[in-house]
Amino acid sequence: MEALEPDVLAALRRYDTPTMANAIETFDIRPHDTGYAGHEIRCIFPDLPVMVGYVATGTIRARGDEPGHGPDLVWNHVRQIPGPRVVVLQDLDDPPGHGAFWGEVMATTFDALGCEGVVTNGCVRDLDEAHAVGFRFFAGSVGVSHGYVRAEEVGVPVTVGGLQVSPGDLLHADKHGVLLIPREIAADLPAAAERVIAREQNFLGWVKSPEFDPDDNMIGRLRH
Ligand SMILES: O=C([O-])CC(=O)C(=O)O
Ligand SMILES: [Mg+2]
Repeated sequence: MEALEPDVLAALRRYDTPTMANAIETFDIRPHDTGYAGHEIRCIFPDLPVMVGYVATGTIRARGDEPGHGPDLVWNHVRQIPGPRVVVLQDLDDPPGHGAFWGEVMATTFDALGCEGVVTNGCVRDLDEAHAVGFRFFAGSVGVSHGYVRAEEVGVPVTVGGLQVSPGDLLHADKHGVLLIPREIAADLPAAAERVIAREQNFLGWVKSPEFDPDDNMIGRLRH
């Protein structure tokens, strides 16, 4: 799939993720209760800037001393994806999060490979060091050990927090969570976001004004 113009990505970065979610709804191209990861995927560094990037995928496990691949399998895969990149790793352990693939070493290395962060249902560690790198962690848990962590597959569709993604998909994420951007409307989203913001601010301007009157068609004003 072809990468979008860099100025489209730059424009998407100017909005927070809930505004992007509202903007997507205005196109009515997917159910409004889909297209985002569940709240079990937490933003570990809420102060870091919005993350926007193309998805590289993989699966991992950390329980049991079983054969598997090193991180080089994932390093090689991410380099096939156009930048900026976001790694989405599904932890297949049951329950997931028993051992961390992500810590200081991986955050620093994947940052050097042009990745902005990771979205995983697994666990992460070395929080201070990863934060200093500016590498975003969206994870199911934080843990102390990497256990027997190993990569299983890369470049396959994965599901994290109930959200299924494939390599090359576009993600937008911030302190609120992780959102899948439909690529076919990506270039139209900044204008849609401006319309959403204008409508909300118009309503809020009235709510905060001396003209505010709860008997004056509140719901109609909110929707128009
Ligand atoms: O050791 C690991 O697999 C994860 C980790 O702590 C690091 O990347 O620094
Ligand atoms: Mg470490």
